[in-house]
Amino acid sequence: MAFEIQVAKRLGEAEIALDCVAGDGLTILFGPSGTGKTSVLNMVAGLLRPDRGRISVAGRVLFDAATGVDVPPQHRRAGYVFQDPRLFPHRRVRANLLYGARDERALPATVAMLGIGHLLDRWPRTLSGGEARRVAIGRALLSDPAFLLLDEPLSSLDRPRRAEIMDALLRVRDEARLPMLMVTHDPEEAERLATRVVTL
Ligand SMILES: Nc1ncnc2c1ncn2[C@@H]1O[C@H](COP(=O)(O)OP(=O)(O)OP(=O)(O)O)[C@@H](O)[C@H]1O
Repeated sequence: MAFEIQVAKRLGEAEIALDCVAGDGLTILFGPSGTGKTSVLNMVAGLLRPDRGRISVAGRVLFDAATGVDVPPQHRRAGYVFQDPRLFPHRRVRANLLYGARDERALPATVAMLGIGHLLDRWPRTLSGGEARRVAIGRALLSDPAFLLLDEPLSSLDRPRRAEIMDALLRVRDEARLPMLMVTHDPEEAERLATRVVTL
């Protein structure tokens, strides 16, 4: 199974709980604001420790409260695309993409898949929201991740930009063949992209 996630976590007043199993492809974590979708991504990434439970991705146990397994985030091999692109402002697009890249020879194929070849010499501040998102997705892919986590990669973009990113995500889903766990609260996105929808 790509994702096996059984977690519970109390955060202030909120009790976040998820128990799900999902196969390959793109799994959408769907649900209203405040139900804990971002927190679940953070738990899978190793940035937030569950109170109880177990997380396994692509057959590798990343967290297990019962046996004390808690793989540190830098060893989980997660490609995390945050809600804001978080590009390094003082590095051009090419240097952003290659930051943390395992193999620079993968750059041309990734750039082609995301349609960002014309942006390589630009500074992040000159990019549109959709362009910056695609660069952030490229940077995550180039780190040679075992799986991808995407937090609302389509939020606050206009329709044409959303369509661009959706196409890019579909290509990543079908070409890179990495397990993907993506948060959204938009039913249309979930419908179009998901191999499997998990509702929180
Ligand atoms: N450090 C914290 N202390 C207290 N409560 C927290 C903390 N972090 C998150 N929460 C609460 O936990 C709940 C889940 O937050 P989370 O950001 O994971 O939800 P979400 O489903 O991703 O929401 P959204 O769709 O609005 O981004 C929310 O009710 C939030 O207020």
